[in-house]
This record gives sequence, structure tokens and C-alpha cells, in this order.
Amino acid sequence: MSASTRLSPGDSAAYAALLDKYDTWMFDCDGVLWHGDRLIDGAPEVLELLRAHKKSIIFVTNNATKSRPNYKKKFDGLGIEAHVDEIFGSAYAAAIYISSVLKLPKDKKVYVIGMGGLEEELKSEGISYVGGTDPADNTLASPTPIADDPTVGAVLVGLDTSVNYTKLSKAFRHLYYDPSVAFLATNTDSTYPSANGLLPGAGSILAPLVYSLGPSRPVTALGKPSVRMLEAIKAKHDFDPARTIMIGDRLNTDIEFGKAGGLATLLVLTGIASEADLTGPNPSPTVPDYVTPSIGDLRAIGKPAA
Ligand SMILES: O=C(O)[C@H](O)[C@H](O)COP(=O)(O)O
Ligand SMILES: [Mg+2]
Repeated sequence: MSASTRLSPGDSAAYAALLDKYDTWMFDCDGVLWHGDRLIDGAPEVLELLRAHKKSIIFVTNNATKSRPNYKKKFDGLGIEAHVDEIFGSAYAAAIYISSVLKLPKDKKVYVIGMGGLEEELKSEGISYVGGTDPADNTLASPTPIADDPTVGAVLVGLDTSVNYTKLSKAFRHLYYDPSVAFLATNTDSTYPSANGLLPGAGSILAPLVYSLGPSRPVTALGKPSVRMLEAIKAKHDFDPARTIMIGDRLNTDIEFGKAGGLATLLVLTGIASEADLTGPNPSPTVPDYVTPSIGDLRAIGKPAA
């Protein structure tokens, strides 16, 4: 197994070499560009430099709490140039999968555990849904008796900071009592690198259903590392995988996504992955092509020649 190339901050030649090798630069968001609403040092400058060097930029996030337009507002608010068609979230990948691959019949709905951004992406794909931010499901009252809804044809689980027993019970019953109901998740990230440290991620919202339903009811996750996310990007962007680099902070999503797609991979250590994952007593089997401490190190690529 080949080792990663360690990039040393300030080694301009090493970063300039990356610039020559790759035309399309895919960026994960949480833990790479920001922690919550707090930008990571150098992120805006690096994106500006890449655009000045005529590179294509694509944002690829497993965070399903925002729709692409919501993310555009976030980028705008943080002073970062971004265009809606450059933004790909797991909420969007899930909506595309449900409409174009699963082809959920129009008389069927999705039971959602998730937030407004996920609902917006379903709506923009013309997919009917229940649950989610519905006040009737956002309650701590006992959910029983549950009136089952036979029009539900899929359950979709994403990061939901208002998850509760009612939502888990309804999702469980749809999946347990009707094997034809599709079990879907936006992503399975175990943790979320927020502005004030780690928090449970979408995978930890999903876990109670995975545990209660057991291995006979496997879940299909649509975000990184799934190829479904890359298919959603390929449907909108032409790029050469051999000249594309994926920059991420999580080995089992971002780096595995890049490797599965035939992309080069660059790991930063400002989010989930740590030095111990690379050189500790139990290193991850997922080895990135390049490692640098932070996205800000890429400022070494420097301004294009006048
Ligand atoms: O869903 C989650 O757990 C989080 O949103 C996770 O952090 C994914 O965000 P990403 O690093 O892919 O932007
Ligand atoms: Mg991340």
C-alpha cells in the first residue's frame, strides 16, 4: 500500500505541482472549509486563487441540513464565491436517487427524518414527503397509537437536530411492517465537526433504526462515499477523473469517495481525521494520495503570473 505524499506548508513547489496536475478541485465542506459558521483560516483565499488559475471548483458535502440554494446563501454570507450548480449535498443526491433511480411512484411519499434543507431538495424534485419539520412529529408526546400510512414508499434519514421517539417510531414501523418500503439515508457520518467541537452526525441519528431493524433491513446511503453522489455530479459537470482532486477531512467518506471515483485525494487534518489515523498503532486502511495540515496551506500555490 503506497504511502501518502506529505505536503509541507510553505513548500510552494509541491503545491504548484498539484496546480499543474489537476483541473477540477472538489471540496468537502464541514471540517475543510469551515466548522459550522466559522471559516477555517485561508479557505476563501485558496478558493479565490484556484479560480484565478481557471480551475473548476465543486463543493461536495454530506451535510443534508441545507439545500443547494441554502448553501449558496451560506457561501454568500461567508464572502466565498460559489454558484448553485457547483454545490452538491447529500440531500440533493438523495432526491435525485429517489426520483431517477428508485423512481418512487407519484402516489407514494417519503417519510423524512431530517431538516428543512432535505425537504426543500425533495420538493424541488417533485417528491411528496411527510414527517421532517411537521410540528405533529416534532413532539416529545408519546407517539402511540401510531396510525400507519400506507402511502409511504420510502424512509429517508438525514442529520436531524430535532430527532425524537415519535420520528424513530414512525420510521421503524414503516420499515418493519412493510418490506417494500425503501430504507434510505443521506449519509452515515458518525460525527459532525461543529464550531464548538464534535457532535453526533447523521450516522448517529440513523443508528437506532439500523439497530432496531437488524441486518435483514440494510440501509442505502446516498452521500459520500456512495457512487450515487458522484453520479449526481457527473450529470451536471464534465470532468476528467484523472485530473480531478477531492479534498476532505474524513477518511471513510471523502477519501474513499475520491478513491472509488478514480480521483486523486488530499486529506486535511482540520476535521475528523487525525495523525493517529495515518501513523498510529491502528492506522486506517484508507490512504490518501496527499496530506496537508489545513486548506490554508494551499495558499502556497500563489497568484497566477500576470
Ligand atoms: O451529516 C453529518 O454528520 C455532517 O453533516 C457531516 O459533517 C458531513 O459534512 P461534510 O464533512 O461532508 O461537509
Ligand atoms: Mg467534512
